[in-house]
Amino acid sequence: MSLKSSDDYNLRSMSNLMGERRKRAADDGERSLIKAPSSASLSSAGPSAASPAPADLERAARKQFQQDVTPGFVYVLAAFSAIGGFLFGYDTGVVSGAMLLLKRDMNITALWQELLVSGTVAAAAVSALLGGCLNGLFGRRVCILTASFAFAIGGIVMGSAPNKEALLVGRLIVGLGLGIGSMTIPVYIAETSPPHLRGRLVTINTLFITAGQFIASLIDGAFSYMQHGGWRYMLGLSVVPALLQFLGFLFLPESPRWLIQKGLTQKARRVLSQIRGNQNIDEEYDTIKSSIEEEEKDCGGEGPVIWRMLTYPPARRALVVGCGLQMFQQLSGINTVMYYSATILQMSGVRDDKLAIWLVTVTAFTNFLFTLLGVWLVERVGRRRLTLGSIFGTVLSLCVLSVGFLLSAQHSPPVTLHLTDPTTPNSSCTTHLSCEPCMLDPSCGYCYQENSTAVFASSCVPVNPASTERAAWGKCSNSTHLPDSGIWAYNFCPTSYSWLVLLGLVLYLAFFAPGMGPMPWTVNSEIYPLWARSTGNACSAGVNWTFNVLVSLTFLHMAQYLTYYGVFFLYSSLALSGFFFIYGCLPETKGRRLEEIESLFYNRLCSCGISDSDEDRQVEYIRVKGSNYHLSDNDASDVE
Ligand SMILES: O[C@H]1[C@H](O)[C@@H](O)[C@H](O)[C@@H](O)[C@H]1O
Repeated sequence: MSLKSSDDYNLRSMSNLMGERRKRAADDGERSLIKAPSSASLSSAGPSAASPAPADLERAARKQFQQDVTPGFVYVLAAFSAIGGFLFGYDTGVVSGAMLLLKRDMNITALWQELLVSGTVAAAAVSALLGGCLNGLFGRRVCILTASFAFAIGGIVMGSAPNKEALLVGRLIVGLGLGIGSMTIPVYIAETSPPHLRGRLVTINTLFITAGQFIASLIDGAFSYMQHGGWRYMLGLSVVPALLQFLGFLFLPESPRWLIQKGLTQKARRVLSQIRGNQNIDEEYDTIKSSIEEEEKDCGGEGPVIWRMLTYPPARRALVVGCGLQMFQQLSGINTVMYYSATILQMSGVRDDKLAIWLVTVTAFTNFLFTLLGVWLVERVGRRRLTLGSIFGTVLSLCVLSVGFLLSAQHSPPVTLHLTDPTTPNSSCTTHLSCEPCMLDPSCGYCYQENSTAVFASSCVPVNPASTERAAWGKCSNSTHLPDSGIWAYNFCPTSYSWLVLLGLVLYLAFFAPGMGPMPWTVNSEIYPLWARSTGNACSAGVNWTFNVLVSLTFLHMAQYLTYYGVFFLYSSLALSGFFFIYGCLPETKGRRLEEIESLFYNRLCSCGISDSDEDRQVEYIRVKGSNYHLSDNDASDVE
């Protein structure tokens, strides 16, 4: 039997929690057979190493335990909650396609476009922070109901908006839902799941985020052919999942941990037995209750929760880790890749706009697919290793992207025709000598012709103010492509290194999506003690949204100053600092009860890397009808 497989064991406890456990076991009159597994027992324990009776008992115990702890209701709760993740992904993903149509229908300015896109994310940042108080006061269920209500109302307002102002109101309402939902849902799932499934179920929420982004890209593709009003369907369709979640949550229960914290103990017991099926809930109930009582004694006295968190070292350390993870997730540039993948794909040789829109679907699907890999891996390799491996690969693939852009820039085709138009004599476009600086200047585009080997008759000309799809004048100013008209490259340059950029993009998603995508949400739902959980998640979700808006809004401006390869190199360096941060500071939380996790932050911050082999110091046990039975050793002689 190997310790590596999550199916082989169920509950684990760190050695520094053993005293408490043994005491509780003794108090309960349980037979406790807990001990730290020696390396010998780890390697040799197996059906042949154990005597038949304990081996049988082990198998039966495991089976019994797993049947007991995973009633279907837990999955129902997780699925209804994760609809919120879907809405998160859908509402952030759909807007880029909707904007293309809105520009045509409402003729909105660049400022309004930015307001409509970033207004939602900024509102989400604010409401995520407020969501902490709401969660503490009204509970997780009310917050999820509020979020889905906001999504539904926002969807209706957007779908029927008569003008851009109404549209902005709708986007802001959706933003409110996004902030509250994104911080509450992982907490709710974590608090209702059994420890051995918690990571997987919270990660499913991120899977739903990426599914939402994927479906949004499909809807964008499908409605992009509609001449008028396609954006109404794109933005309004989110009403359907929002209503589904709202109706579902009218019947779903509150988190038992929140109920116990509020003193609603009878109700908490009822909910706990409902979500644990036929399992005996006494031990779990007692553990939650006593840890809440202990927490209330230890947690740094009076004052607002955020102040108590900052002055109580374990909670402060958890907050630094949680916010740091969310910050590095965004600084690794995921949303630049998600929002600008059409441009990146165009650089890799896809000229047709419609095709580029459809290929965004491929990017979103890759993100989804590799997040699925994360769901599979999280309970197998643990949060820490998954995140470390993921961010390391992210650093490397960002380097590949950067080198791809660098080579493309170095071999950027020159401007051979220096044309000036009398109507725009002072245009900066005339000063650019090759495609690269021309492409980086938002007011210009590169117009060229090509044969099978080279680019010729190329010029840098101003973009048409009404549409970036054509030039203001000259060969590329016609939307209909005549045989001798030029090829219009706005935001990209023809290059023969496109394959390297494409390789970088695929590698990036393959590494980012299983770990850095979901783990910041998963870890944040686990690391705070109950009294600090709402506030901790509110802060970290606020950090996520704030950096989301910062990174995505600055991308084009930064590309202008640093060039594309410079920006991706910057993201890669930021991700590398994230790697060191995670290596030093992120402890493994896999398989532990939420109540045990606080003890991982008792040591000074960033001491995790020193004791990386955390797994070796763990003990494992399962509860068998009133007994704690150690899976790999039935010898009680080591118990002090
Ligand atoms: O975890 C998610 C996920 O990775 C998404 O793809 C991304 O758009 C979000 O910003 C992030 O928080």
